[in-house]
Amino acid sequence: MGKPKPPKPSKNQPKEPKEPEQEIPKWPPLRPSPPKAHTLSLTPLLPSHIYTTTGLLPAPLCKAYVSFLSSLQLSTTPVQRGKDYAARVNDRFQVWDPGFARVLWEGTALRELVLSFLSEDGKEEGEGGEDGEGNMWDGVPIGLNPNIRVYRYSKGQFFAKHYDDSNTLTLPPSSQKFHTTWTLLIYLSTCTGGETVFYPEPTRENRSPEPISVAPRVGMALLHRHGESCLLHEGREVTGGEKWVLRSDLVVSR
Ligand SMILES: O=C(O)CCC(=O)C(=O)O
Ligand SMILES: [Fe+2]
Repeated sequence: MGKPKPPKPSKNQPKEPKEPEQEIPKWPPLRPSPPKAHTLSLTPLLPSHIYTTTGLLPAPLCKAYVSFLSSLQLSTTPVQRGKDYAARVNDRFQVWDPGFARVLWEGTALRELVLSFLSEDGKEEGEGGEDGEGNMWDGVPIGLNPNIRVYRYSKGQFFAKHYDDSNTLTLPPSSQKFHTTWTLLIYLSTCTGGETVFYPEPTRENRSPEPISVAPRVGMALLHRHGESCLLHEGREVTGGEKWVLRSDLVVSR
């Protein structure tokens, strides 16, 4: 299946002790309303691997969210190094919230942008088989992972190089198994430093590909493929301001 990969330095699925179930926050409404899909686009930075959308969320909405999220109890991740850990230094909050995952999927342009972009090579929507086989989302996109994560990086904080795993999940009451195939990052602030940087693997045609760097911009979304095809990536150290990120994943059925 996949091409051989160099040894992975770490994964970002640390086997953390199970935290007590987090109370669902009263997320502020999406106001002002996020722009409609026809005014936006998914821009390929590396086709089939990395896409960004500028202005998925309006800046005042992001500001309201940052202010709200600042009131939540965030926990600082310790520096951990080892086989199963990515050194990850940020303040984070994590909650299982299917309702908010739906709000982000349906209340923004994400759903439409993703569904209208089933293949990077310009194939028509729906191509790639009913079961989504062969399309770049690796299945039929059905929504976002209810496992919502919030990151705050202050000056000096970072997320060391790692790969993101694909996960299998069920969405009760159905017992059907779904899969996460792409990571979603929504930047809620603009900061200095803090770039999300990807390291494409060398190919025969390009033996030393340039890293691809994405500077956080308020309201911008980034989607990158994870699991088997995940590129090595990191969140560089923040050197000024705060970097706020909403993290989820694209969920597909197969
Ligand atoms: O914050 C970033 O720029 C990267 C975050 C990340 O890699 C992750 O959540 O797995
Ligand atoms: Fe990651």
